[in-house]
Amino acid sequence: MSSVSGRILVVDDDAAIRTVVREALRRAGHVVETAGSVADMRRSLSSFAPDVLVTDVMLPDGDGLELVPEILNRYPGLPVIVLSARNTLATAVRATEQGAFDYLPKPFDLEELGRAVSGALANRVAANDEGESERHDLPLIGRSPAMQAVYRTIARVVSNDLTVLILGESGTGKELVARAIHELGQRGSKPFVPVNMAAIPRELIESELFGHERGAFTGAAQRTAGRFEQAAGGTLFLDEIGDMPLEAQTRLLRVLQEGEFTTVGGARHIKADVRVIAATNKEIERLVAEGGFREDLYYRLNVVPIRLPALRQRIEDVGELARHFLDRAAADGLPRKSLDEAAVQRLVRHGWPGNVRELENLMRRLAVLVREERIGGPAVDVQLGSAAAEAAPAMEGDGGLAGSVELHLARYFAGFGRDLPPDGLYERLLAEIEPPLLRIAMSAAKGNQIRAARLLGINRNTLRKKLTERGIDPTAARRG
Ligand SMILES: Nc1ncnc2c1ncn2[C@@H]1O[C@H](COP(=O)(O)OP(=O)(O)OP(=O)(O)O)[C@@H](O)[C@H]1O
Repeated sequence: MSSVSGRILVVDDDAAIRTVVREALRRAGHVVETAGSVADMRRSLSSFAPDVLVTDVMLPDGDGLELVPEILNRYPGLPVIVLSARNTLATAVRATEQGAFDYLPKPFDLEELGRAVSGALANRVAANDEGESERHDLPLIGRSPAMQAVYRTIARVVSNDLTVLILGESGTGKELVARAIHELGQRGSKPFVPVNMAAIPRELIESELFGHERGAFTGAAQRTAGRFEQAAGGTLFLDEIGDMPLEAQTRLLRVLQEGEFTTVGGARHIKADVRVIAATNKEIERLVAEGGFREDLYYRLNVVPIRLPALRQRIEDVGELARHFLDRAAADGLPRKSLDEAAVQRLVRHGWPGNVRELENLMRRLAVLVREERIGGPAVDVQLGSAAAEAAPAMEGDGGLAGSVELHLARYFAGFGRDLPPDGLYERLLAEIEPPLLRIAMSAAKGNQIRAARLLGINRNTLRKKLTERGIDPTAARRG
């Protein structure tokens, strides 16, 4: 981390925050002055002449974010770090649009602020004094810290053409994020062209992407433009990139390096004026290690990675998302419904293996199936019961065991709402898990302790000790 120190002005109406931030920044070697209002901020800007301004949005006599363009007009190049408790994608994007250097959602941690300040000092940028504020509808819902991190990255890539790689389980919103980046950027009025690598026969992928000339292969009756050409000026979204065949990967890499491509069977060079956003729900690093994905292409695509959290990792967003989907269902002509508190609690306890898509489908189903205007807990239980049965196969196979443990843990934590479960979790978990594990292993080995020990991967003496500790009768499995 850079050790540049500088003069920092901290503006917040909360005296406690001012003190804590001031002390932390002083400890890091900076000279700090604080202000509690817009009026004080203006005075300090001229008398103290800071190198970096850190300001809250909601100040007693104005909006810190609205002031950014005016401040940059007077103090071109001054990096402004905006703190906000209004944690939506709209705020993150507006902060960037107004020319803020960085945006930190509240509550922030001091180390993070320290890093932002060092970054601002190390990287003083030319003033960006044009802040247009007209914006499209911003479709991403969720205020959890995990989504805040996503919004901050989105805000940083909308004004450039960097290649973005979106990672996340199925149904976490990868395509929605790709669309948001496209729509918010300069290419927003041009086409957004999604291509799903898993949905196209392997042998047709190259002609699908780059187009083909008449007669390039059997059945190519005329020249056809590929997706790169269709997306000209706009964004090409390469979904399920992990399923792209190696030959097509080689061709894609060349296009990304050279900025132009040739059609299949053609000699003409066509300029590739597109922003590329790729996505995958696979462990792409593992694919690279196993030789299924070119490493050089991976680095080329992974310029800015965005990792989308699974819904169980941002369970606090479930209520807001559920209401959003009910509103959407109503806007689509389905009956208008609301959720009672018990229903929300049930949703929070579910593990959501199908992520946001599963929640969206469930809400549409509830909107249609529940007769009352207000959806209660039992109705959610009934529908989740059948949803859980549908989702079960996804938990099997590779990683299924770890997946279901994570799911149960997520549910357990969610049951405590905003609080944490009591301390000593590790021991309690072992006490919960060990007895059934020992019983199942013993029963699978038909009471043979050597076999059961091997199945568990522990030695026989350890097994015997554990059976005694947990009060399990080693002969029960033989009898049962
Ligand atoms: N944060 C969000 N706010 C609102 N809606 C969302 C959000 N995330 C996802 N959705 C909705 O959930 C559904 C699934 O999202 P999307 O298709 O973008 O997921 P995906 O990760 O691309 O899935 P897959 O990997 O299966 O292609 C869509 O209808 C999308 O609108």
